[in-house]
Amino acid sequence: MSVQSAFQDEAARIEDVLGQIRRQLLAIGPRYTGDDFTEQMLQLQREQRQQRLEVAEREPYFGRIDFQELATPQPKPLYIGKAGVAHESSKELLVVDWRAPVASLFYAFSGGEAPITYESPEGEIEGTIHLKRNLMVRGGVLERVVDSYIRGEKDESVTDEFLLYRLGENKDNRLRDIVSTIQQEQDRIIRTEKNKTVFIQGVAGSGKTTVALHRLAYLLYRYADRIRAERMVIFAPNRMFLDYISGVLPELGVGDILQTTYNEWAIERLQRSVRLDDSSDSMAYWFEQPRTREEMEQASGRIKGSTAFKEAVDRRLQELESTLLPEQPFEPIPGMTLQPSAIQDWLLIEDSYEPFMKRRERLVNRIKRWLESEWKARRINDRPLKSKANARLNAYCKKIPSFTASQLYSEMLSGADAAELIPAKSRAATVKALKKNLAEPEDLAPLVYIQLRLYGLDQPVYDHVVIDEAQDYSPFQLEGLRLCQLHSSMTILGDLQQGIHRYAGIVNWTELTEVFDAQEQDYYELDRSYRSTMEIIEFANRVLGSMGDGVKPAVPVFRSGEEVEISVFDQEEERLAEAVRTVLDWQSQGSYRTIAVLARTAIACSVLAARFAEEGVEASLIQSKQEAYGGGLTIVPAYLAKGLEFDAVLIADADAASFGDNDGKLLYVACTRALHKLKLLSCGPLTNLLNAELCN
Ligand SMILES: Nc1ncnc2c1ncn2[C@@H]1O[C@H](COP(=O)(O)OP(=O)(O)OP(=O)(O)O)[C@@H](O)[C@H]1O
Repeated sequence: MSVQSAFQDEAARIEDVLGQIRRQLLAIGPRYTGDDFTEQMLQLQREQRQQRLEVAEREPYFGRIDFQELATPQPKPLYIGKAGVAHESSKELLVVDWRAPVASLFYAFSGGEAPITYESPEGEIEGTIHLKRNLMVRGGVLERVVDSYIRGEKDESVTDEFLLYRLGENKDNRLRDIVSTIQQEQDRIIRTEKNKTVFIQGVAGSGKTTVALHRLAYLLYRYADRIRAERMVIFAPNRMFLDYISGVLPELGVGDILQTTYNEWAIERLQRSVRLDDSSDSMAYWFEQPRTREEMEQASGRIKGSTAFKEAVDRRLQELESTLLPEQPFEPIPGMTLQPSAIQDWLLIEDSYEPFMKRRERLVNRIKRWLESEWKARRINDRPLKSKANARLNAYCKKIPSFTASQLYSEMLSGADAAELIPAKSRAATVKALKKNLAEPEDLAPLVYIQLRLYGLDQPVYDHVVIDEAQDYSPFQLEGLRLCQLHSSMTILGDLQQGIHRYAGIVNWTELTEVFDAQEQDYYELDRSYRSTMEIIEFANRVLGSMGDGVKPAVPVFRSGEEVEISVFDQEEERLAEAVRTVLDWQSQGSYRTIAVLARTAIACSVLAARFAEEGVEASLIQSKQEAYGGGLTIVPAYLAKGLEFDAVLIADADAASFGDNDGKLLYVACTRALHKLKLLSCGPLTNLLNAELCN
């Protein structure tokens, strides 16, 4: 078939399918607003169907795969889209949802005539692929048809022209879905079964965040009868990042998933009994002044987040367990005695997995009931006697220890176990702050863990947990999150090479993988970077390489762009003028939708922002508590840009004074934010991280 007639056939089919979708949308009818519960449920289902059809109306499908099952006479075309659509009368599938088992063929197929299989609910299905086709539909009109495989005609591995086209586009202020171009290695992760903890170590721009969001959409589809969006949670580093990723899930037809930061979530779990100490901005402490590697690795946050510290907390909780059983008998009036052995019997038949304070509460109630039954059995009605006995009861129950999380943590910090791990000064400061209900971020993991062990979870357990930028998490944080699930079902993603928060995070993944049972986890590595051009990736790889051995370079996709530029100036004034000139030049070209000027510190960013304002150039200056990211021209400290991406990036202070020898990861993060264009400026000598070779 000629290319032209293939295009015409596909265009005609698109029209047919769009007609179907529009008719089905019209048939949904008016919204029900009454009080009938059944009708309300039906209305909810209609709304969900309407949302799916609206998604399909924007772009009915993006791919076609012709698959011939073994023992069938003909290949069957399958059209893959964001939402499945069936014919209104025949119920034949016009569009297959990208998450359906058969759609995995579209992503897993990489050329060749060999048989291929997919896992259907009925078991493994084997067959052969006859055609793999990408279709681009915009505003209901078919714009492009690209065949990446035709059986018998081409026998080369699939070259993804479509992917390169998508990657070459400019970005706005939101991350977007990638359903039409999910790569084989990403698809494998997305479709991993539910009851696993999936670790993803991926280089910058390898699609970790995107993959995790698609995995949520996949899980909700695949396990629709078992899991619910309201029982899923995504942890991201800050509010601005959450704003940046907020468009992906709705576009995939997913709503209601809690998206939060660890600190906010932890404060909620502690029922707001503590607040974060605003006066100590830990980011400013670690990033506004040069800090040594030793300072970072010996920081109290690393100790408080460690498994050793968690074990010390466990020992204290274990001790507490043993105090639940009173040593003395309870004698409310002479001759009426409850022996510890009887209390022990009650405790033995109880569920010992219940949190301590719940068991304590139950025990106190049990003792009260025992007293009531004794009164009845002995027919005692003497009021003064009873009130005396009640006073004894209260005194007796008070002796059974009772703690808030904050009290137990403070008590523990004052004990010998903690003294072995944490310096006295730091412990004293924490105890003092806790008296005023103030905590540092590093105290939240122990506090939440103690809270959960003492009181249990104050909400339904989570069906799935996603942790982005997990290299900045501690084992202790994960231990707490594990207590919020029945089975560990988590997606934990990050990049050690971007581990700039070493004062709180991990140095290697085993620190986190050890938290989970080896059988219950999968570990994946993503090496291909999709964000940046080859030139930018190769440049960033050399920055990483300057840090010595053990680094894993990112593998670029074959997308070539402009060379990375470096300009060195003697005078500060010249550097600032060049920064403004560069941005104005980029803006006048009109080829970039998002531009970022990055600098090492917030102070350096303020200087730049003032200069841009003087020159009348509108820019938004990002600060650490920023809630939203608006796109356009942004000035942002490198450490706050992690996770974000921009069409063009100017690193305004790549000099030795700003980026010291320990700042390789930070500079790597900064460089890898750029999609198409990267330029670096320095006043005085360039940072050593950009070695002589780069300056040529
Ligand atoms: N298969 C793909 N098809 C098209 N674009 C992709 C694909 N995978 C990733 N991308 C794009 O690459 C960019 C980087 O993705 P993402 O932010 O998810 O990566 P990341 O690994 O989380 O990056 P970082 O660690 O640097 O924050 C995004 O623009 C995303 O749309």
